[in-house]
Amino acid sequence: MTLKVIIAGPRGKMGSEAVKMVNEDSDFELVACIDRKHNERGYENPDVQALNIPVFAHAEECFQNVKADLLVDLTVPEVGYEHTKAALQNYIRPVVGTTGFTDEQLSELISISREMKLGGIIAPNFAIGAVLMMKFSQMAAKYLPDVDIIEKHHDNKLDAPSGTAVKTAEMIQKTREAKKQGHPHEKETIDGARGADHDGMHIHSVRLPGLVAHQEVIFGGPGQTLTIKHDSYNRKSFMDGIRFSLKKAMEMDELVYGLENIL
Ligand SMILES: NC(=O)C1=CN([C@@H]2O[C@H](COP(=O)(O)OP(=O)(O)OC[C@H]3O[C@@H](n4cnc5c(N)ncnc54)[C@H](OP(=O)(O)O)[C@@H]3O)[C@@H](O)[C@H]2O)C=CC1
Ligand SMILES: O=C(O)C1=N[C@H](C(=O)O)C[C@H](O)C1
Repeated sequence: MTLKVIIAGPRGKMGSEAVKMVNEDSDFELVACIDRKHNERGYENPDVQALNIPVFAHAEECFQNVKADLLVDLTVPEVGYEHTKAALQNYIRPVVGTTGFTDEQLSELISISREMKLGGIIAPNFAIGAVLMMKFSQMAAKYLPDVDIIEKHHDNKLDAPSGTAVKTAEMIQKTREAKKQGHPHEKETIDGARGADHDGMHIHSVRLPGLVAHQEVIFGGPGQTLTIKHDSYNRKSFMDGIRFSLKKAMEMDELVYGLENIL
């Protein structure tokens, strides 16, 4: 039986790659897309155009008119949250790559999924290597609690720090003894010089053309440093994780936050 999939954000960098991945896998059927700028006279993504499937400007209209098993959301946080909530309320399992959800939004979505007994995932990073980077960092922080996270992305990224950096810090927090790093009397002579403070560790966000998605987690100890680094050179790097999650979500009965929870 093929799994019927809806993709939100099909013209985007991630969305267009996800359209290709879903089309190439015979376990999936792309049945509709959600795109706020859909124009009845034509559609810009040739892969979607070739399928002749409906494209809706509004999620609710899509979910009411199309029978689907799964939603892939690759949009922006405000809209991604609304799409995820509406999907669950319409018995559609969400696989969400969109980053920037608040803790309150995550909790609310997870509790709706539990009420509805529907599986799904919200993952700040679907690249397997990035998940390993986070897990290795979580292990290292137990022994080396002084840590800075440096994430580097393309300059079209809206959210900072990245969802991956926040998730890394949250995972590190579980094993790292809480401490404020650096000199107790340090002073920033230019605001932001020390980066964002997350429970005493620092996160630095670099945005430059030419970059895709990269992160280094640097641990410091007496006379030594340890660097754990991951690079995504293109958006294909995220597709195996999305493909895996789409299949796995069908066996689950609640929404999880983070790919590491289902691997
Ligand atoms: N989890 C993961 O592994 C990864 C997650 N991401 C995340 O995925 C998301 C998308 O990234 P990316 O593809 O690079 O971004 P893009 O900007 O290329 O694509 C975003 C898409 O969302 C649409 N969109 C923007 N605003 C709205 C809105 N208000 N309503 C409906 N649609 C909207 C855009 O359409 P329009 O042209 O109309 O603005 C566009 O099609 C980001 O949150 C990013 O952080 C990215 C890479 C990996
Ligand atoms: O916007 C991106 O590009 C990416 N966003 C995700 C994040 O915020 O962590 C995942 C990856 O880093 C690429």
